[in-house]
Amino acid sequence: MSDYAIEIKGLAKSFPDFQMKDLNLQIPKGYITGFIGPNGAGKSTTIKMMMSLMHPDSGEIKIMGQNIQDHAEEIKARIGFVYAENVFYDHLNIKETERLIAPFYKKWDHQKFTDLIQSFGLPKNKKVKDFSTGMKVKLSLAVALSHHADLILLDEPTSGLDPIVRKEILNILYDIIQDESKTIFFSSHITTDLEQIADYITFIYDGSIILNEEKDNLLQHYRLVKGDQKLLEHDRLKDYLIGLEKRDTGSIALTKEAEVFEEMYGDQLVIEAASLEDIMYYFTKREGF
Ligand SMILES: Nc1ncnc2c1ncn2[C@@H]1O[C@H](COP(=O)(O)OP(=O)(O)OP(=O)(O)O)[C@@H](O)[C@H]1O
Repeated sequence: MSDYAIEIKGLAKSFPDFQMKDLNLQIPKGYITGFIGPNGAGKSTTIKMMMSLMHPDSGEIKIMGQNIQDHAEEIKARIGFVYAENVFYDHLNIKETERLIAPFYKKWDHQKFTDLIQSFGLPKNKKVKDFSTGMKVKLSLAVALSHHADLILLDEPTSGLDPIVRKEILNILYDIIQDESKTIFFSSHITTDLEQIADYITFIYDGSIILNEEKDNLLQHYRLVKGDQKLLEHDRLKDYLIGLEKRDTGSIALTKEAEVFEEMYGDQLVIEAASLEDIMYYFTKREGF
């Protein structure tokens, strides 16, 4: 059996103003992977293709070892899809929603759903249209967990949520992943959320995967170097810079080779930890993109 929850090979999809040419990606089972990238990078397009809601021009997507094109219904039953927009019927309350959706799932667990609704503090009699965005995300998560999804795919679930509800959602995700048979793939602009809970980070830009690594590795290896522009742009060092930014007070760049700068200039430069947001920002400023 494959150790990967998601395996993508040679995926291509073109729109008039966007091209994904040869996307390859492997997402390990049993972990939380954060999917980051600026607006229009291709996150939703990738997730929609994983859910078979959009067809690729070419390439292959395997979920839990099975090809999505050939086994769409079977695979979708194993995926819990969560996104901030409402996926349920507005005019129904939770009980009516359950009655409507449960028959679609072979493994529906009524007791689990009831327990989750209770523990997420969701109102039983309110219609979904009167739910806050946070409540809708919690309802989607309750549904995903009640049909025993192995893979939870979340497309921007925390956007538009206040910090308290975001924290609650992150705690729920963290609890889910304690069951090592589950995998979470989570797209977000809110890189601090991913810094808190992701084990791996996949970074997409302009339809291509730029990074796909353990989060701790990324945060350990990438550093910001700050200092005089002439020092940073030294011919021997230029290739080590990722996205140089010139400011009046000096220049800043990202690097994976901070020790080279340190050896050459010592304390003439300031070397600092980079956040996921810094990593994303400086990669998108890199020349050649
Ligand atoms: N159905 C479509 N028809 C035409 N262009 C599309 C369609 N869907 C997506 N696109 C284009 O593909 C590109 C990638 O869009 P996508 O929604 O995947 O980005 P994203 O990374 O999810 O961005 P955001 O963070 O803003 O949601 C964008 O340029 C978008 O305009």
